[in-house]
Amino acid sequence: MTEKDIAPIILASKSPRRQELLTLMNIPFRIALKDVDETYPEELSPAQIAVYIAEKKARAFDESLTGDEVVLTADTIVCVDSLILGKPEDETHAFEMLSLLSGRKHEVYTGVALMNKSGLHSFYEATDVYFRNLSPEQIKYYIETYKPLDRAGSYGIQDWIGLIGIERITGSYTNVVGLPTERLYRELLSM
Ligand SMILES: Cc1cn([C@H]2C[C@H](O)[C@@H](COP(=O)(O)OP(=O)(O)OP(=O)(O)O)O2)c(=O)[nH]c1=O
Repeated sequence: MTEKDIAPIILASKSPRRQELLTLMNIPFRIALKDVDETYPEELSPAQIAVYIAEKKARAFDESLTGDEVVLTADTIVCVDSLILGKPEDETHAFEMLSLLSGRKHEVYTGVALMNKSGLHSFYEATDVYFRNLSPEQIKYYIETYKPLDRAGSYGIQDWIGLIGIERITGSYTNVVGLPTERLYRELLSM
């Protein structure tokens, strides 16, 4: 099977990383954006939160789908000690998040929703990420230089901090960047 077997994709994401990953997958797509409230019920598990928000982003397109088009949405969250980290509010918050992640393991969940006229199909991937000890100076330098305020957990594994600060990961790398590409490819082919 090839990309020819994949339905036309509408990527409903403003994330440059998701756009870039889909481009690298050689899957044609167009972008459409809608504002979505990203709140979620307290009782959900981390994996359920990522899927819940991804589905909410997809459902915003309920009325506007035509033909065999598929809307693709995703949501990435970071979880440490059952604490959910989304995007930081400001640089102080980013400093707190990275200090919390320093020297330990955390999990990254990306929920993905695929919606066409026949319904909604969603899934998630989880990746364990191990940060080595980061000094307060390194964290400060990273935040001031790279301004990671649009990233869940206040870091990009693809940035400087990922290159010098991450010892290892277990699971999908692209899942941490924002889209679990290998799983996504399989799911799109099976639709
Ligand atoms: C952990 C991590 C997250 N991220 C990014 C991926 C997502 O863009 C962002 C998490 O926020 P999301 O709410 O998942 O996505 P978004 O608001 O950027 O885009 P949209 O809702 O329009 O699809 O953090 C990285 O780029 N690298 C990383 O290592």
